[in-house]
Amino acid sequence: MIEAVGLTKRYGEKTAVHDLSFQVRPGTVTGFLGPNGSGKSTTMRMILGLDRPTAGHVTIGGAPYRKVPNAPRQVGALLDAKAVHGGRSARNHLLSLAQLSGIPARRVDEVLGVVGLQDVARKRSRGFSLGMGQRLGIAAALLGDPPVLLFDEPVNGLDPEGILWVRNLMKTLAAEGRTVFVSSHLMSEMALTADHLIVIGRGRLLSDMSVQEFISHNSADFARVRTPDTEPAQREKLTTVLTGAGGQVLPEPDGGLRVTGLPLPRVSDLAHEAGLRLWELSPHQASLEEAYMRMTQSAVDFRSTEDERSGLRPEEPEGSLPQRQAVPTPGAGQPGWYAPPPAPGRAPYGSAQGPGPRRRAPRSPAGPPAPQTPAGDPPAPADAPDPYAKQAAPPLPPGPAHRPDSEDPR
Ligand SMILES: Nc1ncnc2c1ncn2[C@@H]1O[C@H](COP(=O)(O)OP(=O)(O)OP(=O)(O)O)[C@@H](O)[C@H]1O
Repeated sequence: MIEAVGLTKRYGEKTAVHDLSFQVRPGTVTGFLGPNGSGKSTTMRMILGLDRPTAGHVTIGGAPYRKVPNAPRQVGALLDAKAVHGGRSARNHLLSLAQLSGIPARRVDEVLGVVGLQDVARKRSRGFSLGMGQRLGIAAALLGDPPVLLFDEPVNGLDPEGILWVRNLMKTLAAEGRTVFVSSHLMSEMALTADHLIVIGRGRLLSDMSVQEFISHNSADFARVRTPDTEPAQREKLTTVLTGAGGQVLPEPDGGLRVTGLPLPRVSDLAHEAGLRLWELSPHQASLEEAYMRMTQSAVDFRSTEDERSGLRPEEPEGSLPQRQAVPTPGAGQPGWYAPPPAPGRAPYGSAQGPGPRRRAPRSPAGPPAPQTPAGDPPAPADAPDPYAKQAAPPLPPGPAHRPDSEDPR
């Protein structure tokens, strides 16, 4: 198990990670979600002893990484797939890592097969595509057959087949009882891969719960209702009626209205009583992606500036508010009908203001994949190279054979 307690990292004025406490348990895939710059890599680096916390601590199996006995066999990590000597072949890269940790050469060939790089094993990694580099990084993480695995954005650069393969690999590793901690900025990907989610924004913990809980907490129901397009006054009247009855109303781009806080039959009755005709009244559920964006929107470091040039922005529907306004969430967290995450960039009627674009502090390159000596810190005590105990490779799903023809001309 990985346990962080009050974990904090400051770089000068910048607080990259703020008072983070969480546990990552064995036997499950734990997704580590957050927008760009939210502190995921910094947290992973601290877990791996590559960065020293300013405050708090983090342990793996009860000990800080640098005190974990035989760490390369206990903890595998993919932090930066590009942290590879480009002049070395994939096989030689893995062989050198294996030799440092007393892992036999045959394990190198096993993991090359697992990640589907066996056909390009003797090619120099300099010519590898992003996806091939990710596979090589994953092979390095698996090398010591460790019970604890960390992957920082492992699906970056992978094609759909590769993404599916990584997803299944993570699940298989967790099903074998391993602790699997995988970062991503994609909610949609984590919803399919992870059992548990830890969400951070600006270095702070925003959510720590199972995927099931996250779905039931955040996928609120709402109704879509539409009056005849030919009669805009009806839309305005319906908005007034629904708001007056305690509903929250958001304009939709197609001229419809998104209604929360009122059950479907009540919306129908209110429209009928007001003498309004409806062209549509339908039940919906907000997507997880929307919920995640709403949760993290005030913690996003990088946001596009608006481009006001005519023709580059779609017309706002009549009656809607300008984009990028604050999105309060009335009733959020209550059971039943409550405000769902508004469509990104939209706000309920009556709300105002919003965060502007923000700048990011310069960052240093991420660290190399474990097993490696922590960068910038005193080296960890050398692990005694003990005999490689396992005779058989772990029963991992086979990686799809890689097609070298379009990837590496050598
Ligand atoms: N060595 C450093 N010096 C100064 N600031 C840093 C350093 N490393 C990270 N930061 C800052 O800390 C914040 C968190 O960065 P981090 O790389 O951990 O985020 P992240 O969630 O992994 O982002 P991404 O998804 O873009 O990789 C950022 O604002 C970043 O600029």
